[in-house]
Amino acid sequence: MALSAENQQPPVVVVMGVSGVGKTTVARLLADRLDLPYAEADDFHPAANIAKMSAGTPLDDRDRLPWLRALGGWLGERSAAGSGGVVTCSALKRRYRDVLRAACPDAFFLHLSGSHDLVGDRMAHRTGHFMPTSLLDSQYAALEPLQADEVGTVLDVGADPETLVARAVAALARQNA
Ligand SMILES: Nc1ncnc2c1ncn2[C@@H]1O[C@H](COP(=O)(O)OP(=O)(O)OP(=O)(O)O)[C@@H](O)[C@H]1O
Ligand SMILES: O=C(O)[C@H](O)[C@@H](O)[C@H](O)[C@H](O)CO
Repeated sequence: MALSAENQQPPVVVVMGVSGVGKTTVARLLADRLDLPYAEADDFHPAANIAKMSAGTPLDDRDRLPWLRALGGWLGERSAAGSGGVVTCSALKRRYRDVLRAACPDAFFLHLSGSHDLVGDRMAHRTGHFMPTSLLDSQYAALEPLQADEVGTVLDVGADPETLVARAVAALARQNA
């Protein structure tokens, strides 16, 4: 594990933000850099949720609750095992993050943030993904930024992925200092 200090638990990181902001890109690189287990939140959605989004309808709180609980389970297991881990999860609202923290109190939230224009442009050029760009408005409407008492940090996705990962590693090191 690259995060040096001995006797320190590897971090459990939730890479959050709106659809298309770069969660998968950054989370994979970060997990690789820190040699941590990785999971993709879309793999935890019930098929009905994927079908709903694919058809252009945003998920609501009820749709997201079982998915958040399943993700919380993954995080809590990684934390209990002491292995650490990195998971992508939009985690748009404070109360969604509360569900994840209830299962894994030491979760660190890495909020990837970018303008609607930038993210919309990246989504428009992405291929082979189920999420329609038309749902981006609803993602920003639901988004509640991290509050002062939430453990985590915000990174602007104007930078390239390698730079973002370096900044994430530095933020985690500061958190553990
Ligand atoms: N920092 C970056 N700079 C430039 N392009 C990026 C960056 N991060 C991601 N991208 C590109 O933007 C697109 C969306 O990225 P990605 O699929 O990782 O986002 P996501 O947040 O995981 O999306 P979703 O939540 O919809 O699965 C991809 O085509 C990816 O290659
Ligand atoms: O909470 C949500 O609305 C969903 O998790 C979405 O964010 C997508 O699944 C993801 O971003 C893939 O495009």
